[in-house]
Amino acid sequence: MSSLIVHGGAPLRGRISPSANKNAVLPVLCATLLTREPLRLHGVPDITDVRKILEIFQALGSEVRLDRESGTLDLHHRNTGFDATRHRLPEEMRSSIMLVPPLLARFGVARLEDNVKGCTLGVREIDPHVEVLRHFGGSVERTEGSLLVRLAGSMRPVNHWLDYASVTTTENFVLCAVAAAGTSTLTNAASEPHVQEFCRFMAMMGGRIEGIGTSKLTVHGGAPLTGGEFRFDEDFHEITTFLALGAITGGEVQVRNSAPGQFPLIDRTFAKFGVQIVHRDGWSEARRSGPLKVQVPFTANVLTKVEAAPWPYFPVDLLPIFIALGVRAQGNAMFWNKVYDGALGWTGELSKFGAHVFSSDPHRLITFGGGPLAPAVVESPYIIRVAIALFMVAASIEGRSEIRNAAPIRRAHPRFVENLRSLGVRVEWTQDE
Ligand SMILES: CC(=O)N[C@H]1[C@@H](OP(=O)(O)OP(=O)(O)OC[C@H]2O[C@@H](n3ccc(=O)[nH]c3=O)[C@H](O)[C@@H]2O)O[C@H](CO)[C@@H](O)[C@@H]1O
Ligand SMILES: C=C(OP(=O)(O)O)C(=O)O
Repeated sequence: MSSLIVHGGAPLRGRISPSANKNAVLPVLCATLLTREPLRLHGVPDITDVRKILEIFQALGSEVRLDRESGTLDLHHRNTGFDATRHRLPEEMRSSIMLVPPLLARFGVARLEDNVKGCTLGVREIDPHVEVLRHFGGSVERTEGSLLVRLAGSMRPVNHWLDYASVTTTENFVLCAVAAAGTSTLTNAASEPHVQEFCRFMAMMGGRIEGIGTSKLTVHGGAPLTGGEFRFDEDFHEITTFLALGAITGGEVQVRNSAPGQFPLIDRTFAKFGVQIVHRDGWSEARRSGPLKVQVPFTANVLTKVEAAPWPYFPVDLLPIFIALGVRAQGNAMFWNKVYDGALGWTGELSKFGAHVFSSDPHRLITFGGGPLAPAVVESPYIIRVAIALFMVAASIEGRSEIRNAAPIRRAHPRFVENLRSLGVRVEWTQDE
């Protein structure tokens, strides 16, 4: 188990250049299997999920060359083969599920391990994926510990309406639709910035997609996909994380941000805790005058609330980051996770710091913030953003704290500790037995 040891209490100061968004990079990597031509990707982060995907590509015989320093990745899937009895898709990461359509389109078969659940946020449904795969002509059967998916012939175009705007199901739909000759449509599509970025990559490879960024996607499929070059955008999760770290420690952190247009709701959410975000000349900064304080609503008898749901709502993966601000801010706030039913179980750990939180049901949490907190040893579940939230609270408290099982951070944030040190944090990884 890897733990983070932090000596907190110092305000963070400095500048951060954010990395790419794991949830854009991973579907893009999966999509590369659809072309036999060479590809060059820029800004690929050195994170554990990326390593796992590149390892499977190498096992399949693809040519993979990553310069970890610059983040330039050369990929060529020309001598690639897949054997469903031998090859295992990476486990403990949700994105493996997006390897299925390219494997189906190329080899007519894919095997999906049961443990592709990713963060332990509650149920991670696979039925919407199964529906999409079947709709496009695949057959799905349960085998010991995995699902075996087969495709006889080619994918056929479909019109599909999702039960809910699922990120990876939308991406899987697009992966199937570009391979299916003809026009397919998806209603109730997800539109997160990473979904949009993934669609732009598909367009770069020659996929014809209309409606990117909306809840209805139209894909004209069947044309062969080409190679090419693509540069990843900055990760809005990482930008928000470092802005929040600046705010919670009362420091001055500037984060490069080329897409402030994605931030109005995130900015308003910061403002609910007394933090102003200033975007200027390609950089963003969190400012606060005085202590963190929950804004009091004009409506009588309601709590200030943060409601997380599919984009363009407040992004659900950022909720823990703002719960950390909530426990430090004077006043009471409600956090409402409208997506996952098991994503708030960790919040009991906050009481080890002396924080007062109340979970009113599996989806809602109230913070009674602003009280004195003490350093603590806490344990993170297998949830990337929760390890970060616990770290944020620890970094804001004077003294030595330990975040046990913080390794999930490495799934999404390269050089996390190095970045923190550059901002003046005393922090290190430990490797326990
Ligand atoms: C690799 C990747 O991109 N992972 C992200 C992706 O996961 P993923 O694509 O797995 O998440 P989904 O969008 O499918 O939603 C996750 C779960 O939430 C529930 N649900 C979701 C929306 C809804 O309107 N109703 C509903 O019930 C379902 O149980 C579903 O299984 O999107 C999630 C939601 O933004 C993020 O947390 C994950 O970081
Ligand atoms: C929940 C996340 O990822 P995954 O879906 O891969 O578990 C996340 O990125 O916060």
